[in-house]
Amino acid sequence: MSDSVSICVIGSGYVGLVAAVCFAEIGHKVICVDNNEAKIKMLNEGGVPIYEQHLPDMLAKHLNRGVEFTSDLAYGVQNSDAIFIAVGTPQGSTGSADLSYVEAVVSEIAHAMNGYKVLVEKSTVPVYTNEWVSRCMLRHGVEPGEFDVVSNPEFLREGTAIGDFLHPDRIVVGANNDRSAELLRRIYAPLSNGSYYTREDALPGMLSEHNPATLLVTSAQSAEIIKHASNAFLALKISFINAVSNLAEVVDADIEDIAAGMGLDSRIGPKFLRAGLGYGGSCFPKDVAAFYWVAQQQGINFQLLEEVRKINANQQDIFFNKVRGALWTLRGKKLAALGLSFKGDTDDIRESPALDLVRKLIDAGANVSAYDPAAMEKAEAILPPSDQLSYAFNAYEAAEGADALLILTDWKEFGRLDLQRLHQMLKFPIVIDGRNLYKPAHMVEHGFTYLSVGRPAAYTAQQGKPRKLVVS
Ligand SMILES: NC(=O)C1=CN([C@@H]2O[C@H](COP(=O)(O)OP(=O)(O)OC[C@H]3O[C@@H](n4cnc5c(N)ncnc54)[C@H](O)[C@@H]3O)[C@@H](O)[C@H]2O)C=CC1
Ligand SMILES: O=C(O)[C@H]1O[C@H](OP(=O)(O)OP(=O)(O)OC[C@H]2O[C@@H](n3ccc(=O)[nH]c3=O)[C@H](O)[C@@H]2O)[C@H](O)[C@@H](O)[C@@H]1O
Repeated sequence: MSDSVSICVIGSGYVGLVAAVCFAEIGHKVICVDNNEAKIKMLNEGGVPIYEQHLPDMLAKHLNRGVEFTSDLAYGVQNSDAIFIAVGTPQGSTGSADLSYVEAVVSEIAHAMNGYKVLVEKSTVPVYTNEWVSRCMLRHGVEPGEFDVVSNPEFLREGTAIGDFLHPDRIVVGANNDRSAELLRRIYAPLSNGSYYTREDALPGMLSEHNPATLLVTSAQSAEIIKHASNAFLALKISFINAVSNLAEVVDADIEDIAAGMGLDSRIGPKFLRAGLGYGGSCFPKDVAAFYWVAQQQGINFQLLEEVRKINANQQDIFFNKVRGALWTLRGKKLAALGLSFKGDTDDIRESPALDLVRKLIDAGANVSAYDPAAMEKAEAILPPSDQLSYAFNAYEAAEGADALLILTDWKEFGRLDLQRLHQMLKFPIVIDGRNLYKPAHMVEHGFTYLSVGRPAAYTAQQGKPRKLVVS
């Protein structure tokens, strides 16, 4: 580990925590800082604040060896050469990113400086943030030669975050001079020259197609735009397939076949073509809005992004109407809802389409029995149990006596339900699947009426196919 770098990561959320343990994993010395004292205490006691595969093992491996946790920002800054800023950049009231957390951290860093440091934007930020960070440092009295600002956007996904960080397709370094770019090259060398992958204790089984990762050095502005443009493009792909799914459904075509047929073209690729309830999570909705705002500020009308957002919002309404169309009226109906997190393999409920739907169903008078393998604690904190909402211990308990079962999140276990048992539990064998986890013919064979996204509805003989209903 001769080329170990002293790193401070500010923020111990998804990105900060994963970055901190992964930097330790590739041989660096890391101090992770958070102003949430309770979180730091929990981490120092061996607790894991988020549900993320491999994170508990990585924390156990590196706690107090490669990584230490503290709420003392000055200590972290003064003992590091590179300072990664990984605090939240939530959506502000105009759609723009709220950079107040970043600004607060930068002014604290300025007051703690004790020699040359590289400040690294790990948070997702709008173009020109690097200039604002520099300006803020200078305003707080730091000399120009004492620091550089680099943009190093993060592309990890929740649920596969550790694998994504250690085996990325690419590492983007937006630096406006060689000195700072060189430090980032040193930090990422084990991933970009492949030496990490050949180590005996390297995390196995998650090698990306790009191994070792490509390290791309650009200007800071370009790197900032690469991040926003990448998220916006992925959101666009999802909205595109969702728009096609609505057409497919009307003409009795099958969106799964259509996506497969499109994805076989290597120029299109099969990923991010899963139709469903629309994208959610803490990033796509806010980043699409922020990127639209960035363009607007520069006098560019990026209307396409507004359409991406509208299609996404519409997708949920379409599903809601499908539920209503299948059940006639909702008031007093009991619905089993499987899934609360914004996607499978995470307990994150931020901007979750599943949770939004549960809310809408309750508002429409339905009684919901919900189940999620990981997100119930977080969901209960903002949607407490009530006359109309209960939380079940498993999918079958949720289904007991329900008029229909709704699949709202793509947890793998929801695609492997015991269909015979489920059939016995439900009052009516109706499954409305917002994630296309089953084949329609298979569901009909098991006696279910099965409605999904972008595929012909499948009805059993007993249930009969109703005429197309117009739902207002
Ligand atoms: N969540 C994700 O999967 C990804 C997020 N990003 C970006 O990374 C950034 C962080 O996102 P998350 O990790 O999800 O955020 P988060 O909200 O989970 O975590 C942010 C952390 O920063 C801490 N913090 C806030 N102000 C602080 C201060 N003054 N000093 C010390 N700590 C402070 C908070 O206590 C919190 O623990 C955002 O810009 C996001 O867009 C980028 C890629 C993936
Ligand atoms: O900037 C970020 O925070 C991150 O945002 C996304 O990662 P994440 O939000 O964790 O989750 P995704 O797997 O991208 O899913 C986002 C949403 O899109 C939905 N989705 C995804 C793929 C798909 O084909 N269809 C679809 O509806 C998911 O259900 C989910 O609601 C990006 O994939 C990451 O590269 C990026 O770093």
